[in-house]
This record gives sequence, structure tokens and C-alpha cells, in this order.
Amino acid sequence: MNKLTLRRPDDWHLHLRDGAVLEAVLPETARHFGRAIIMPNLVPPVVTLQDAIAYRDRIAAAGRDDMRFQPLMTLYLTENTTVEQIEEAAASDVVTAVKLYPAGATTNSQSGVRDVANVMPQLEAMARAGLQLCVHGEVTAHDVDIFDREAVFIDRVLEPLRQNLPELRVTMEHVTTRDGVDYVMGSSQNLACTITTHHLIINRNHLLVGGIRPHLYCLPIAKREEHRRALVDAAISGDARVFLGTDSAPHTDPNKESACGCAGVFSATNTIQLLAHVFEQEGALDQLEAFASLNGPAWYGLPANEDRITLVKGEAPVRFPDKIETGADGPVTVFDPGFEVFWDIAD
Ligand SMILES: NC(=O)N[C@@H](CC(=O)O)C(=O)O
Ligand SMILES: [Zn+2]
Ligand SMILES: [Zn+2]
Repeated sequence: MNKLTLRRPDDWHLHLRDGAVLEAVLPETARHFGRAIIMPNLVPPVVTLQDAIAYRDRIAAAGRDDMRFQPLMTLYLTENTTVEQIEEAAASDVVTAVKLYPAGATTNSQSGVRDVANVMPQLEAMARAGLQLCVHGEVTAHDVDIFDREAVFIDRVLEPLRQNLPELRVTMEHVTTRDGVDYVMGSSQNLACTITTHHLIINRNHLLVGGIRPHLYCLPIAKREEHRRALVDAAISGDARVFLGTDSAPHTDPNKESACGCAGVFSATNTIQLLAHVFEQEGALDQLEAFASLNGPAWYGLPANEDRITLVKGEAPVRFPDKIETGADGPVTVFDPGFEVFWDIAD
């Protein structure tokens, strides 16, 4: 097969940032995707409905007038978020989900939640109102190894929360382990997960063998090959609880190529082409539409996009830009999968 038409995909986990970086990276997503869940980890974070409306308007202003891309907004859950703020957001048609960052777990998570017990009234209000929770699923305890933080989060935080509040719909974002996939696949209700493009492609050797590669450093950190394998199996399974969230997370080169580099992989530019490559390698191109275009909207109670994109496999490798320029702060490096890709999107 060298041609494939699918419903236009959506991205259920995306960082667009603000200002010059927003302007630079927005076209990279808007070119291929219909909608995306926009992460709220700005500084200061997107906490209230008013913050979300203002951010949505800045995204619209940064896009071209003919931009059809639709940002789906989220709120950043803090221990100071009130039940009234949750109810106000749930009643609006602006906010699609609320995001839980364990405090200190990842980029701009200082305002996050130290203990889920401190936000139970807010989570109960979400369950009542049918507002979904998106979770960065890693513990932050210093005695837990960075490679174990996702699995420990399931045991210590996620499973107890779901026992307490089974009505809450939870998306475990950017799962990186067999433990995460097994946990989602083994659940009976109200739990789904997203998987990133890069976690389907790299394991921890890619990050660390032969020199440290800061542009492959993200959180949760890439794990052993056996975990990558479990992610691929889940992505190509067609299971309705598993869908694409790229976690495309731009940081400028000076902030990545540093003695203490930021976490985040920027993959908006080449995600769809790379996914076609990965799914073809697995003999599973027929499952790409479920993963990228159908399962996500179904989980969020939205219709799939009406329009379609066509992927074409050519003879020559596709040339992607190495970097996206953002102006004064320096460029953002595009995810390099380490192999050639022959699938591209026909306009
Ligand atoms: N994934 C990352 O490594 N970084 C994300 C934050 C996140 O999604 O955890 C970012 O905002 O840069
Ligand atoms: Zn995260
Ligand atoms: Zn993210």
C-alpha cells in the first residue's frame, strides 16, 4: 500500500506555549490536525475559565485568518482551585478537561498538586459535572527511581483515586510503560490513555548510548525496549481506550542543550508521517485512523473530524526541517527519529 486516506487526526495532548514560540509552532500542528487538547502549563498557569478564554483568544490571534484548527482548552488544577471554578468551567463550552500535575513532576509543575487528598472536593465536582481529568502520571518522591515513577504512581495515586471516585473519567497521558498500558487495558471503565509519537520510536538507549541526546529527553523519560514494545502493541491494537497525544513540547535549543536541559520533545512537524511509518512497519496501517483520528474524539464525546487527509508513500525520503525558528529566543529542534521516512501528506 502506498496511499492511505484517513479522517483528519487530532492531538489529545499538545503544548503550544505563548508569545513568539506559540506563533512559531502553531502552524506545525494546524497544518495536519483538526483539534488539540492544549496543555495549561504556562507561567503563570491557566487556572480559571477566564484564563482559558484569554489563552484560546491568543492562540486564535497567533493563527492565520483561515486557520481551521480548533484548540480544546484545559485548566491547570492547583490546591487553590475552588469548586466554584470547576463548576464554572464545566458549565462553559470552552474547557474540555482539567489537568493534574503532581507538583514538581515536570516542566512548569510548581503550582501542581502535592497531595490528591487536598483536591478531592474539586475532583468530586468534576465527576458530578462530567468534566474529565488528564493526568501526568508520575510520583515525585525523591526515593523513587525516575524509571519507576509511572508504575509507582499507578499504585500509590491513580488506583486509590479511582477506587474513591470511580465516576471520574481519567486520561492517563503519555504512558511510557507496560505497567501503564496493562493498567488501562485491565480497567473496566472511565480510564483511557494517550501515547506520544516519540515513545513509540525511542527507548532509553536512543537517549543515552553513544552520548546524551538532549532533544530526546522528555518526561516521563523513555524506558526500556520492552516498554516501547508494549506501547506499540497498544497503539496498533485498535482498542478504543488508546489514542494519540503527541505531547509535542517545544523548548528552544539553548534551554535543551544545557547543563540542566528542559524536558520535552517537539514532534508536531513530522508526527503523522512518523506514525504512518511505525504503523506500516507493524503491518497495521489499517489501525492508524483509530489511533489518530477516531478513538480520541469518541472518548471525549466529540464527533470525528469530517474532512480527511491523504498520506502518500514516495520513492525518496521526506525532508523535514531540522529546526523551527522562533526569533530571539532561538530555534526549536524537530524530533529526529533516526531513520528515513517515505510517507508524506498530500495537500
Ligand atoms: N513532556 C515533557 O517532557 N514536557 C512537557 C510537560 C509534560 O507534558 O510533562 C513540557 O511542558 O515541556
Ligand atoms: Zn506530562
Ligand atoms: Zn505534555
